[in-house]
Amino acid sequence: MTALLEISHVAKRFNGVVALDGVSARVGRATITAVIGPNGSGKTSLLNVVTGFYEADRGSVRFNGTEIAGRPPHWIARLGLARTFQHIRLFEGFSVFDNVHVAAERRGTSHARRRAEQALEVVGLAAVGRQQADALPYGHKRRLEIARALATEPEILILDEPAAGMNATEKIELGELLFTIRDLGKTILLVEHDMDLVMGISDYVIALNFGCTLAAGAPAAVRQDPQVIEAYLGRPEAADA
Ligand SMILES: Nc1ncnc2c1ncn2[C@@H]1O[C@H](COP(=O)(O)OP(=O)(O)OP(=O)(O)O)[C@@H](O)[C@H]1O
Repeated sequence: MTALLEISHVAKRFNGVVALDGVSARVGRATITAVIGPNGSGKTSLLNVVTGFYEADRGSVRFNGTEIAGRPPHWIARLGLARTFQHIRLFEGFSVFDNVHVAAERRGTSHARRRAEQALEVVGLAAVGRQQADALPYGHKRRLEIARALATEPEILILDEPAAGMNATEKIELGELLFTIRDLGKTILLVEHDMDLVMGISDYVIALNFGCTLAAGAPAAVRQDPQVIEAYLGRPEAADA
């Protein structure tokens, strides 16, 4: 079966700095796929190319068979890709519900309220819809971001470091939420530094280094790959990430 997302030979540089050096990867439908790698290895750049925030210098990105490389973010989003960012981007002064409702309306105003309610239900925030977003605990703000993405009814959810700043309990709950979302038939592509989370939830792991794919496969295989261990997992600073 063809992959939902097919990334082929994608390269991107910034004034001589190579961010991506010919990355190829496939993301299967209704899977959780994680992109790992040391700082600066190109993980966020890859998400930015896929979602149209960066234009690749070369290479192709196909979503459901449609070429999306070089298209603007809103065009790509309309096809069914939704993303969250490394840093929380909420409308802090809005209620929890309104944050999601605004996102739901991007898909069209018809049934937007229902889409917003359903998204809040999935992430477990339906009971606090009237609260102001900035009053939420940190882990719930991160969930709210996921709800905003879900409210556009994407086929694929793209998450940039969703566990950043979370405590151990929040990370476990996030893992459970991502399983729930995958089991609803959605595809999840995430960049994440927390190796326990990545290895615990992913169906497939792609390891980058210096903008190249070092290894890709099942979590257990990638974790044992000597090149991955040397480039990333074996480094002392990665151990506390
Ligand atoms: N907009 C940009 N302008 C200039 N250089 C950039 C830009 N975006 C990324 N880069 C460079 O591309 C390389 C890859 O960066 P990227 O943010 O994709 O790595 P990363 O793996 O996501 O890192 P981290 O784990 O620290 O978030 C780095 O050298 C970075 O400085």
